[in-house]
Amino acid sequence: MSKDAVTVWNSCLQFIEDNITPHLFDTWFKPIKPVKLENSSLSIQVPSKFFFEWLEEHYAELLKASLRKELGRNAKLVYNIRMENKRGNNPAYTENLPSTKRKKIDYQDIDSKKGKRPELKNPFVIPGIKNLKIDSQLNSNYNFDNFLEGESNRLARSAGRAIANKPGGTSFNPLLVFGGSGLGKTHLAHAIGVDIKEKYPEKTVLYISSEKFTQQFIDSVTKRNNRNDFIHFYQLVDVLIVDDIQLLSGKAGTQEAFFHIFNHLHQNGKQVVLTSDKAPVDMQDIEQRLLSRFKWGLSAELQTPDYETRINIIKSKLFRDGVEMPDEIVEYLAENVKHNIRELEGAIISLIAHSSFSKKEIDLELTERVVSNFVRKTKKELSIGQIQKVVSEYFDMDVDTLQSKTRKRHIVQARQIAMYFSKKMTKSSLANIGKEIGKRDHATVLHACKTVDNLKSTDKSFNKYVEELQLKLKT
Ligand SMILES: Nc1ncnc2c1ncn2[C@@H]1O[C@H](COP(=O)(O)OP(=O)(O)OP(=O)(O)O)[C@@H](O)[C@H]1O
Repeated sequence: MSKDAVTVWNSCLQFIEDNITPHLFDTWFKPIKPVKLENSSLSIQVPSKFFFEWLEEHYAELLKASLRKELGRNAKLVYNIRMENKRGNNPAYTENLPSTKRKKIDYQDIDSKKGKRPELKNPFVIPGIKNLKIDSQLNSNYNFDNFLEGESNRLARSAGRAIANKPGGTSFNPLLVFGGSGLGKTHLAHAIGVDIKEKYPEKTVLYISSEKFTQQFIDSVTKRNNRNDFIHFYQLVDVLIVDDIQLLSGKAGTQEAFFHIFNHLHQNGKQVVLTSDKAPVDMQDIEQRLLSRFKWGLSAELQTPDYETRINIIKSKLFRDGVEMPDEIVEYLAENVKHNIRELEGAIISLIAHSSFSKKEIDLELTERVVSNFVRKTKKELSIGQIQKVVSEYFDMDVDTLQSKTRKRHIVQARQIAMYFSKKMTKSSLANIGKEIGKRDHATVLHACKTVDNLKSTDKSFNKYVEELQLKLKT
């Protein structure tokens, strides 16, 4: 790199810095590296094609003015775009593009010369990039008005409201909402986004499931060779909501991309909202540096709703559907469908359907029948105590022995199997499982689960024990 290019670029930067906000300067100009200066033509390296487009679309005039100041009227700017090479381990390569003087960048022009089809610029198709217009992917049916408050969700709901009033401006960043299935994580995540959009229409809010995020990331690497664009795209949003973040487990590449996105957003005061079916301490195969970031803000649990909240939820659903039900039916439903609000909604829908098909009033008899069918179909959750009992009977020992501190191999293995099934078949946290099985810590339980997984695939007779126990526990 010639020194002149650096000097010229540094002077340009001073000019640019005086003309835009520090945040925009850091985002769009700090990552640029001067490469060479030939005659009056300065080459600069930018991290991706998307970055190049953004500069050209938003800062072409500013760049032109700063360059002219340094190099005179004939000043030219050439972009070196770092392209990642998806073929094998070949190093990244650069693509040179001249700065356009046109208003709009013509992809056909650039790409047709190489006989290539225009590339997708980011995970979503943004027609032109005049304004960052992104479909938020929010479902407006999930809002705060119909997310009923109760003891079980008060903390998470209040934190969500605070965030919606001041996205990025509270200490709840990130907000991690966690809890069991059907307890309202997705609903609350959407409600936060919907409320922000109402209060701050100009903010870019994006809801994404981590499955979709992972798929887009894989496509960006394998099909489109634009991993950097993928990352930059997400770094541009003001509020990022990622549902079921625990599904990034074991996906090292996606986690790394998310890490860069998260850091950028957090450093720039943008809001991140995450949901998960477990607390950070119980997440497996997620990098430590990400887990520690998840804990930076607030982790708020959604618990099983209490009776009163269940009554309120049922009444509110019935009211919205214009259906009336006697109080005793509502109470029966609330008493008997306790652990999952989705199941509670399912029971109400089945009940209404049964009554309209059979043209019968909704009475207690019909409700009992529908709920008993419904509840029978839902799996009964085993307790850790029951699991320990079945496992110790199977290995011919008592529960105290299974929990004891002994290092005898067959007892250690029985204990590890009990921990493994407790993790698999209950919703308890690793910490809780450890506590109940002989006062161990969560790391011991995690180690036990991994050991059982390993032994299952390497030791045939061990695998047979596990399979037989699984059958016993399921019946
Ligand atoms: N507090 C609440 N008030 C009203 N409805 C609720 C509440 N909590 C959950 N629900 C309803 O329960 C259903 C399930 O909620 P949601 O899909 O958000 O659960 P989840 O925790 O994301 O579940 P999963 O982990 O299985 O995806 C939704 O229809 C939602 O509207």
